[in-house]
Formats: sequence, structure tokens, C-alpha cells
Amino acid sequence: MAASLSLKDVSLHFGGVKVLQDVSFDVEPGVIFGLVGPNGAGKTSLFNCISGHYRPSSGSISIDGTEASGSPPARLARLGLARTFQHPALQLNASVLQNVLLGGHTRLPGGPVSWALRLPYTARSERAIRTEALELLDRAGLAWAADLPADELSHGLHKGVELWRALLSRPALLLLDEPAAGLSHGEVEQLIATVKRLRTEQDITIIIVEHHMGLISALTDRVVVLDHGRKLMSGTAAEAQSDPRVIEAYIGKDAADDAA
Ligand SMILES: Nc1ncnc2c1ncn2[C@@H]1O[C@H](COP(=O)(O)OP(=O)(O)OP(=O)(O)O)[C@@H](O)[C@H]1O
Repeated sequence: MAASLSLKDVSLHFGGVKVLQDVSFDVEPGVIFGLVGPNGAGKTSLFNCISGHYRPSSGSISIDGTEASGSPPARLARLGLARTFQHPALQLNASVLQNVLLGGHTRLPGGPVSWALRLPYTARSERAIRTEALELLDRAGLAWAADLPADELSHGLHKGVELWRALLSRPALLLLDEPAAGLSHGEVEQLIATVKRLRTEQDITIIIVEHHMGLISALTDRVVVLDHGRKLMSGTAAEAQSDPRVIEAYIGKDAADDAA
């Protein structure tokens, strides 16, 4: 089931530095939502608050109505949250398949004791998740790479492996942090097609941080623009691109006045 997300007055301070200030917005279940803004606007910091990697200084973050603010990533994974990172966080010495399988960990029944003892029901679940991981890789055209060390793959494929790892957890809420960064034009087109397919085939809410406005326009139903840690506006990608406040935030007031 796709999850909803609600942020109310989320602030994040590091010492005297105000990274986020009173950010509020709601994301309805099943939408593709964009989080955009100039460099340093606070997008990744906000993702880190949502995914439990940062604890907000104040405010509330709820997933499907359950307060999630300050919860550790493992608890959020059980609430159905998965994410990718701006710089892929892979086990480079492990195989591609082993990396993808890490995403299935949250679906294993039992706990550390039954996992260590490899009880029959644990082993059965492990086999089923492994089959599903191989199917995901096959559909992505990556079956040939399953047993290769992740280290041997290109940057674009590292991004793909992170995405398949996140999907193996069967997330209800998926956060993609700059999924197009460093990809070639063809790889971005492929990524857009993949996310479109996800939307039609899976009941999932997706939030994307991205500078690539082509990808944001192609995929998102709605965006929020952040600037200097504050919400500047929300609307469609087209509305954001023609909003004078957004243009000013990206290119500066003088340049925006000159362009007007
Ligand atoms: N752990 C931290 N300690 C101190 N300052 C931080 C920390 N994490 C982020 N910041 C600061 O918060 C601000 C926002 O950074 P963030 O990476 O969230 O922006 P962003 O919008 O994702 O930028 P980009 O598009 O360049 O990735 C920056 O000024 C950054 O230096």
C-alpha cells in the first residue's frame, strides 16, 4: 500500500546553522513528488530527516499518520520506507546480487536468533527473496552482472543496483536522492521509463530530489521548492519553473530582473 507523508514545521539546526526552517508539506499516497531547489537549499538534509539519518531539531514527520520523526532507519524500514543516496552506498567488494539482497533483509521473518540458526522458515524466505532479486536484475537487463563484484560496474549501474536494492524491500514510500546525477542522457531516459513503470505496476509513493528538471517535469505530479532551508513554493513542475521567486532563487535577483 502506498504511504502518505506529512511534514509539519520541520527545522534542523547544526550549532548556529539553520539548515531547515519550519518546512511543512503533505504527500498523498501513490504520487510522484519532487523536492527541488538550488545547491545547499537543504534537500538532502530534509531527506536525511525523513529517512532517520538526521533527527530534526523540531517539528513532526509522519508516515501514514504514525509519528516517525527521530526514529532510527531500521524502524522506518519496517514502516515501509526505503531510499537511495546521492552517492551510491554499496558494498563494493560484495557481488551485485548480494548488494540487492540487502534490501530484502527487512522482509525476513523472525529475528537474529532464527536467522543465525537458519530455521526452515527463514531459509524458505531467503530463497524466495533471492529468486525475486534475480528476477528484478533480469528485468533490468542486469542478470549478467549478478555475480560480479559491484566494484566492477559503472557509476550508472551502481545507481541502478541501489534502486533495485531499495525496491526489494517492497517499499510503500521510496526516496530517491538525485537518481540522475552523473548519468548519461540515455541512462536518464531509461531511469524515467523505469520510474514510470514502477508507478503503473506498484502501489508506491515516490519522492525525488533532483536538479535534472527534464526528469522532474517528466515524472512528478507536484513539487516543493526549497531555498535556504525554507519552503519557497509548491505546485506543478511547470508552475515552479515559471515562478519568479524560483527563478530568482536559482539565478539571483539581479539576473532575474534583467531577464524579466
Ligand atoms: N552534518 C552537517 N553539519 C553541518 N552542516 C550541514 C550538515 N549537513 C548539511 N549541512 C549544511 O546544510 C546545508 C544544506 O545542505 P544539503 O546537502 O541538505 O543541501 P542540498 O539542497 O541537498 O544541496 P545539493 O543540491 O548541493 O546536494 C548546507 O549549507 C550544508 O553545508
